[in-house]
Formats: sequence, structure tokens, C-alpha cells
Amino acid sequence: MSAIPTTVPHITPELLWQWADEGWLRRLDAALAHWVLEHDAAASPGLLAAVAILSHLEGKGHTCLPLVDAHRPSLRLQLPQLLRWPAEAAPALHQLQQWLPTSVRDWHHALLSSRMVWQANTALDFGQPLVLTQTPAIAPQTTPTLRLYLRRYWQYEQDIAHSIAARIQSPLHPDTATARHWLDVLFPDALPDATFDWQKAACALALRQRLAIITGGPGTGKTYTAARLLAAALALEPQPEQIRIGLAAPTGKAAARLKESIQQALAQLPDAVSQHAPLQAALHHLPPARTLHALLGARPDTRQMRHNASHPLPLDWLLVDEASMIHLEMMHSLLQALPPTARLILLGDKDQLASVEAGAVLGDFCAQAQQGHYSPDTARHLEQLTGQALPQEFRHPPHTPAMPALAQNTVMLRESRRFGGTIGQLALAINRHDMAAMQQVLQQVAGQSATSVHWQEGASLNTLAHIALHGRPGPANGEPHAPESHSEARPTASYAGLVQALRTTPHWPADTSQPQWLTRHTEWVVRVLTQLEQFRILCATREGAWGVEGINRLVIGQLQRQGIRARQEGWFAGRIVQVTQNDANLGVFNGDIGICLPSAADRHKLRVYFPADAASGVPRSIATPRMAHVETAFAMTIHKSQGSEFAHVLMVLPPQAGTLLSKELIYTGLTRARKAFTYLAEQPGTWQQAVQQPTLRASGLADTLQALASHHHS
Ligand SMILES: Nc1ncnc2c1ncn2[C@@H]1O[C@H](COP(=O)(O)OP(=O)(O)OP(=O)(O)O)[C@@H](O)[C@H]1O
Repeated sequence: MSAIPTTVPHITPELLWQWADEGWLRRLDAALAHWVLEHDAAASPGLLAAVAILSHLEGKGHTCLPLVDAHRPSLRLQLPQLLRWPAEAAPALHQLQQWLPTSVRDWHHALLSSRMVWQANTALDFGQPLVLTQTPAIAPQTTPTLRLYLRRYWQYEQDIAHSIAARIQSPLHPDTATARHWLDVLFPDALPDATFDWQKAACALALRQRLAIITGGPGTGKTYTAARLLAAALALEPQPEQIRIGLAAPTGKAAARLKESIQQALAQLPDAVSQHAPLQAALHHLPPARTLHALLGARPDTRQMRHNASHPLPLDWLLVDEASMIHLEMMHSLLQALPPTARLILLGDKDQLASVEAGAVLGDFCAQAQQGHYSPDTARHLEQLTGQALPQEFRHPPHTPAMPALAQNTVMLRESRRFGGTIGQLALAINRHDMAAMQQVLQQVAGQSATSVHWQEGASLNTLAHIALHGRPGPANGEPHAPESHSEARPTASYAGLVQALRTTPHWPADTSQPQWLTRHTEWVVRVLTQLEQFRILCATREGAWGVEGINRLVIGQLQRQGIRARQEGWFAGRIVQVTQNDANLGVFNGDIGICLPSAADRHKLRVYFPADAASGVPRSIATPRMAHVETAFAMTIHKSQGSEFAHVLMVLPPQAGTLLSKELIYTGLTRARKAFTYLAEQPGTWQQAVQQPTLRASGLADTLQALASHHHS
């Protein structure tokens, strides 16, 4: 090809396999390019390179490969950033770059001659495995955006966008006076200084939409707001008790938390709600929250769900929490299975890490939530229903590009009620990418001992082990809003609590069937289980001394020194484990955290105990031989900690983890901490480096939605 200098060696499968052997590509990536070549011997170097990169990026959570992006430099220039290969791969990276065309015309030339590529929305669709999409150029002088997809992801995006577009085309028409009445009942107090009440606004907005997205950081009241939204929406129904409501979350842990926090929020509703009998009855009959897998009827060994378009979920409304963890395929399954007329309410923190699987759907949906972009019609509606005028800065500026497709369906909650203190300030600074504010917070805590945030570089594994087993001086009385000084400090939570609980193991009686014994055993199990929420070590990586594996070994060694019969391999009483695979038969789901303890019936038989769900109130347990898919979790990855919170989080970053770190990783790890947060790293600067690397996941979802929405509007 003329665009490629002759000095560049030709791309061959052998070369890609070699790069896979080096660990720069996955074997799957090389295999896919090889497969394309087997089916199209004339495949261009540009196509083969693009396929290998596309496949590789899919493994990093991207749903497509932006070949030419109207708003960004060429793929060739962006490649180092996207791949983040190590320094020794520089020559390979350079070669790869040389094979990539840069102009739209050259990409067309490289891709469209192949029978493996279909240009979307043209004839000649033979089910080609690769799809090329092209958004129109926005203005005559700009270029269009070209994206390459694996067919499956293109289809997901299309289906999701169509389903969302259809949903937002048919708004609801709640009676204004009644809606206003209930919102005033549910949010009786005006906020101080006439601050705009985003919680009330979120309810007002959601009352007229079949799709409502409520995003916000930890403790901003997403669940609090959702409970009020359910109450207000039910109050507007002629027969609230007949509305079939579903509650769900991506992980078992998050589902359990949703159930608890919704119950708590419902208990705080004003008296007027309990005086409305049908409303009260409907709220009391809310079903238990389930994982999305369980709700949709995931089946082992297949991607198919029991519920789908031809067998929809029997629901009128569905509330999903921790929506940032929903990946593209899951969102697809969910929207396929949810009847088009059903209301969908998504709650989540758009700034958290997305799922490790491809797609960051909530992030795509809420990309512009910070600015609001509300239309004059929405502003009017908000004013009518809440009695507050929407501040000018959140209105969509006239004479500017089109409003984001989901702006009228989205509200961002802005005030955290949980994090008034240092953790909150730090989280905010990180999210805003405000390095100066972040440094200021870190300087405030530097050199102080009993603060909610303790931050230490140049730390050793000994320090880590000490804090893990004994804690550190904690913030005075542990309250996030309390002043950091004064009164005496107690140590933060640590595994000392677990050791203590394990040391109080009761004695097994001769007759283990006595009810009193079973009660005593259960009480002990519950005491141990509460320790699970107290303390956790969070890591960025698995391998290495500062990774999950190394630190788990370290903690187990320390437990042994404390006289606990812990073992480096296999089961022991006190082993904290996290489930790594869904198993509907056992009723355990990926991400569930439990602890291994001797069973009540036989102290030599170990079982894994999981915290009680609100419905039964009793811890669940499963015999260890049946728990094949678990890993030790005294330390776990930040990714796997999503949806959990701990009184004290000890977060560590390894040396030389450069490419794995991101702003979202730090933010997610930090915001898992309820009362105290400790940061330890050997190498200085790692934290700052991470905060300066926001994750960008390529996706065409926002553009596809935008195109559909403007098509409907015109
Ligand atoms: N408007 C409010 N008035 C009084 N208390 C509130 C209000 N909003 C939230 N809260 C309280 O603040 C705490 C956090 O709220 P909530 O759990 O709903 O936040 P969240 O955004 O769902 O947090 P996360 O998802 O991180 O758990 C709760 O104790 C809740 O009762």
C-alpha cells in the first residue's frame, strides 16, 4: 500500500504471536488477526493491525476502536496512550503505528475492500464479523468519526440506543398539582441559603420519564432520593398496590446494600405516607433486591437469559443501584428483558470504576451530567413540581450544539451527607482533577497522627502489616464530621477485631443439636461477620509483594503469629473469601464476601458464612467443599471492592504500576472508606500519577444515542 513506507516489515501473524508471547498483546488478539487473514488472504496491514488493537482494547473495556475521531488526534498518535505498552515494546509500537492509516479515505481503502468488514447501514450485510461505523461530519470543515467494532458490540450498542430512544420518546404526564403536593410532603424542608434541592428535582424529573438516571458520589442520597421517588410515583398511581416493582444491582453485595438502604430510607418517610393506606401497603410489599443476573435469569454456560424480549420481566418499574458496574452486554440484556413501557430508574456514581468487562454505560449516559443541559421545557417542569427555579448555569445554552440525548432524564446529586470531612474533600478534589486542592488536603494531614486520612509514601510492608493487624491512631470518635483533633483517639478498625472475634470461638457441646447451642453459634457467627465490614486492604494489582496475592500471604503470616491457625493454602477458620463466579444453584454471586468458620454441627467441618440478607435475618452458609470458585480476600483489588464499604480502608499502590492506575481507581478505593482511610506506597508520586490518568473508554454509544434522538426530534 502506498501509504506505508517500504521500510516497515509486513505485518504477519507470526509477529503478532511474538508480541503476544512478550505479553504486549493477548493470544486472543493475535488469533483474531490470524483468523481474519485466513478468511481474507488479501487483508490489508491496516485491517490486521486494527483487528489486533480492537481485540486488545476490548480486553481493556473499550467497546470499539476509534479510527478517526473528529475531536481527537489520529489513532496513530493516540496508540501509545491507548495501549500503554512498556518501554521495551517501543519498536513494536512504532511498527504498529506505521501500519495505521490516518485519513478517512485511507481507512476506507484499507478496510472496505475486505469481506470481513461491513460498513454499517449499507447493503451487503452478510454478517461480516467486523463493522465500520461513520458518524456524519458535524460541519463541512470537520472530519467524520470512524469506529471499528466487533459485530457483537456494535449490535449491543445499536439495540441499547434504540431501546433507550424509544423509552425517552414517550414521556409520562403526571398530574402537576398532585405531584407537587407529594414532592412537598416528601421534601418538606427548603435547603439552607435557598440552595437548589437536586434530590427533589431528581424526583420531579423522574416522575415524567420512563428512564431516569440519578448519579452522584457516595452519600449524596441516591437511595434516599430513590425511596422518595418510589413513594411519590406510587402516590400518583390510582392503584399503587398493583404496580410490580423490581429492585436490583449488578452484584450480590450491592443488592444486599440496596435492600438495606431502601428499607432504612422508607422508614424515614414522613407520616403523611403512612396515612395513605394503599401507598403504605405498596411500599411495604417491595420485593427483595436481587442481582441483575438472578433477576434476568442467567443460566450457567450460556449468554442467554431466561428473560428476554420474547419473555419479558413481569415488572412495571425497575430500580437498579450501582449502575456504574453495568457493562454493555448486561445493559443490553436488561433492556431487552424490560418491557418497553416499564419505568427504569438507574442509580450510580458515574465517576467510579466501570466494570472490567467492556463498556461504561453509565459513564456514557452521564457524560455531561455535571453541566445539566436542561431544556426550557424541563426547567419549567422542575419549577412547577418543586417550586424552585433552576439556576441558569444548568440550562442548556441556546445556540450551542444539540442537548446531550439523555440530559432531560439525568440528575446529578451534588452534596455528600456522609463525607463532610477529609475523605470527602479528597474525593472531590480527585474527581475534579484539582491537583492543588488535593495537595492541600494531603499537606493538612501530613505528619498528623489521628486523622481520618493517613497518607504515607516510602512505606514498608512492615508498616502495612502493623496497621493491618493493629490499626493506627484513628480519627477522634470516628465520626466523619467531627473535628480531627481534641478528645483521645482510638485505633482505627483492623484485623485485630477479627482476631479478637476468632479467639472467642465458643466450645462445641457434646450435643450440637440443642437450640441454645445453635443460637450461641449463630451469635458468634454474626459477631465475626460484622468484622467483614470493618476493615479491608485494597490493592491495584494481583501480583507482586504489594498486590493482592503478596499481601494476603503477609496477612495470613501475621494471623499465624497471633495464634490463629491460618494456612497459606486451602481452608481455615477465619479465612475471608470472595466469590469469583456466579452460582445460582448455591445462591452465591461473583463479588459476594464471606468468611470460613466451623459449622455448628461439627467443629471439624468448615463452612463459608455470608452476611444475613434482610429477609431471613440469619447468615447463610455453604460447606467449603462446594465452594470451588473463591479467592482469599483479606486484601482484594479495588475493582472487586466496588459496591462495598468498610469503616477503615487501607489502600496500597505498587511500585511501577503506571499503566494500571487511573483516577477512577483512586476515587473508587478512597470512597470505599466510611470513617478512616490509609494510603501506603513504597514509591513516591504513584498516587499523583494515577490521579492524572483519567480512564477513557472508547464507545460510540453517546453518538449513536445522539443521532437517534435528533432524528426523532426533527
Ligand atoms: N435530604 C436528606 N435529608 C436527610 N438525610 C439524608 C438526605 N439525603 C440523604 N440523607 C442521609 O444520608 C445518608 C446517605 O444517603 P444514601 O445512602 O441515600 O446515599 P447514596 O448516594 O445512596 O450513597 P451510597 O450509594 O454511597 O451508599 C443516609 O443516611 C441518608 O439517610
